[in-house]
Formats: sequence, structure tokens, C-alpha cells
Amino acid sequence: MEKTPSYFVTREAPARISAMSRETKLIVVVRDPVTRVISDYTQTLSKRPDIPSFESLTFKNRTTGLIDTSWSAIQIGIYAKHLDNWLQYFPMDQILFVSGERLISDPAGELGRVQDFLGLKRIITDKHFYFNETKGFPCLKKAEGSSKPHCLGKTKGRTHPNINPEVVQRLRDFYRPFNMKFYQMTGRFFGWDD
Ligand SMILES: Nc1ncnc2c1ncn2[C@@H]1O[C@H](COP(=O)(O)OS(=O)(=O)O)[C@@H](OP(=O)(O)O)[C@H]1O
Repeated sequence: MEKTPSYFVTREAPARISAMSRETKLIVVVRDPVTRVISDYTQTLSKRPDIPSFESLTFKNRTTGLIDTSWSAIQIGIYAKHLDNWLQYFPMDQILFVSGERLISDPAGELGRVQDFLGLKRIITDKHFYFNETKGFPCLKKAEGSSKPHCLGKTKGRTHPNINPEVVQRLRDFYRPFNMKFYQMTGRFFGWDD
């Protein structure tokens, strides 16, 4: 097993992985691309506090509302486009998309889908998780090889900055058609659009 978030958006990755093994099963966690871009910005900001504002990175032209699609944080959320590239090399039934939102609200349910996809017995169930009020996320009751609970680290689940609602709405409008295409391609409605 190998995990790297950037594979999904790297042009050469599908050809290379397919050359290694055409049987590879691929699992991708996707979340609302608007929340994703804000999360991405939050992560960069935590490493480089002097970066430009979210708004100035989002727009090529603030007056016309033209989104800067050359900003990688925006690019990554165009899931339908990245999936098109993977479908040149892998059939849809070898790719599982996990809902990032459901992974938080129902981790056992989402992991049930992962286990089924991998042809594994459903070993991980509700019993393995509890909701940690301090962390604000589900955590494992027992970490692997330990009897102690385990939550993900401080870099997962950071507080996002407040973004101007108009900017958020503009991003929603930008992503909507790509999301619709993605729902069609995957056969799953992720519920990101309002
Ligand atoms: N159980 C649990 N605990 C903590 N965090 C959780 C959990 N499940 C999902 N998430 C979401 O994971 C997001 C961070 O994952 P990333 O893939 O962005 O991390 S990384 O870029 O690979 O470091 C992180 O995004 P942010 O909230 O933006 O920090 C979380 O929303």
C-alpha cells in the first residue's frame, strides 16, 4: 500500500502506476472542493504566515470575479478533470472515492465501503471509534498495537480562517459544473452544492 495525496492530480501518475500493475486498486478521499481550497490555504498559511490573502490568490480579477485556475489549490478541486486522466488507464471499478465529509460524520460507514472495495471482511466497525469532543473529530478507541485511544495529529483539523461569504459563493459557483460532472462519473452524489 502506498499513499500520497498528490498522485490524484499528477498527470504522469496513472500511466506510471498502470505500468507497475494494471490491477492496482485506487482509493481517493475527496471533500467539498471549496472547503478543500480553504483547508489548503490554512495549511500553507501555517507554514508561511506572510502569504497573500485568500481573496487575492483566488481571483485573477476581483472586479469580474474571474477565478485564478492557475492557483494549485483551486486546480486540485477540479476532481472531474483529474478523474478523466485516470480513466485513460484504469476502469472506474478499480477506483473508490471516499467522502471526506462522511469520513468524519460516519467513519465506520466509509471504512465499510473501503473494506468491501478491497474484498476484506468488515473488521473495522462503529465499535472502533469514539467522538473526541476536544479534538472535534472521531478518533480510534485503540491505536494499532496499543491499548490507548488515538486521534490524528494537530495538523489535521485546523481551524479555518473566516472567508468573505461572497468569495465562498463565487467559488461554489465555479466548482458546481465540475462537481456535477464528478457525481455523474462516479455515480455518487457527494452533496457539495447548495
Ligand atoms: N478523524 C479526523 N481527525 C482529524 N482530521 C480529520 C479526521 N477525519 C478527516 N479529517 C480531515 O483531514 C484533513 C487533513 O487531511 P489532509 O489529507 O489534508 O492532510 S495532509 O495534507 O495529508 O496533511 C483535515 O482538514 P482540515 O480540517 O482542513 O485540517 C480534517 O478535516
